[in-house]
Amino acid sequence: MQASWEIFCSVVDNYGDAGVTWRLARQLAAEHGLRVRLWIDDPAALVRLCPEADADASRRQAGVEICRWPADWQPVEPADVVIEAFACQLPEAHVAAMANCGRRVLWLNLEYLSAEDWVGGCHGLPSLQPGGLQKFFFFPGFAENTGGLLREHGLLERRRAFQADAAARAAFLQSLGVQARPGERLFSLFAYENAALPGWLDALAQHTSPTLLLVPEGRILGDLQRWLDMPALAVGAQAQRGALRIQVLPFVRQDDYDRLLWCCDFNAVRGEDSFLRAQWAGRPLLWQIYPQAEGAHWDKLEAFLALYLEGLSPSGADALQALWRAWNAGEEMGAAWTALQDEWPELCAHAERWCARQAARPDLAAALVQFYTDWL
Ligand SMILES: Cc1cn([C@H]2C[C@H](O)[C@@H](COP(=O)(O)OP(=O)(O)O[C@H]3O[C@@H](C)[C@H](O)[C@@H](O)[C@H]3O)O2)c(=O)[nH]c1=O
Repeated sequence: MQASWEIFCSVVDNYGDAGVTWRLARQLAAEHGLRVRLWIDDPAALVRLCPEADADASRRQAGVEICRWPADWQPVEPADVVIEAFACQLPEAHVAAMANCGRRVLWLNLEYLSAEDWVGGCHGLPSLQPGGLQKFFFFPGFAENTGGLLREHGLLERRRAFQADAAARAAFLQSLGVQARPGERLFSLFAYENAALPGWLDALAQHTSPTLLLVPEGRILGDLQRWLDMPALAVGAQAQRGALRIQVLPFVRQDDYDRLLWCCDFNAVRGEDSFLRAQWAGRPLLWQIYPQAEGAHWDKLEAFLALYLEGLSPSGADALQALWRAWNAGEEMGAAWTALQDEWPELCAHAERWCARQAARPDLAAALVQFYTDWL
């Protein structure tokens, strides 16, 4: 009988917690044939990513048993592997059940993704627990000594086939009500509120070639609306300013968001999961990191830049890091954006190279399964 796994997800805010755990749960079930249960305290977040996931009933979706994590915990038999995502606090009664169920239960704390150096040193370390339980830290990451990155089997092949198929791309865009005009560059924008947005939009509007910017509905719409000087923006809203055309899209299901990224020549993304998906899209990207207290996120941003810029020409690296820093500092983007245009072909080739390099490593789900096998 295959091992059973359960993942606990507490939704802090936004969609990243649900997005990462849902992706991992699906992959463990689909690719490793495991029995997987996902506990989530705010199923509404999951429903945005997978509209079929019922917010109230406990039901199976994509081979995963989805359960509301109730505030008033009722005892259940623990799985063989229990993952607490992002250091969420497991119910005390469940921890006791894990210690007393008469089997060895592996307890993993799956951490947030970071490119920082120290991550490799902490990946796989035990965290001593009373009652004989064995708990370990599991760190996703970009370096050899980390737990790797979430990447489904065959993802890059599917992505490349889609990108090579103009009819499939047009049909997908059409399903979202998007019709690109000849010669338009396609960009996507998924971001938190950002004071740097007007500067970037000005630069796009003044550019010599046309751009269609696709914006799934979300937190950036307020800034966009102010720049456009339009009343509240709803799904389907369109506007043109100079060379820039803008269209507001619905928030699409997670798999369709991948396709949107694959259609675009450039993707502005945020947080953790969309950031990674934009890397797998093999196209240049702009990352808005999740802001943390006391600017702790800047170390993470710089750590990623240090890795990602490796192998780029000095001018390409300068242009990209200037743009990312301005975007995250809420500063003027015009000069950095202009400088980036000269580096465009190199940045495109680099994005594919980076993607291939990262995809050569074992993925996170495979690394988790291997960790369990080694522990047994
Ligand atoms: C725009 C869009 C996104 N998505 C998905 C992609 C991702 O799975 C998810 C967004 O997650 P992220 O990109 O990680 O960004 P986020 O800002 O929503 O989540 C964040 O939450 C914080 C609590 C964490 O600390 C951050 O690290 C980060 O994960 O939404 C769709 O499914 N459809 C869409 O239309």
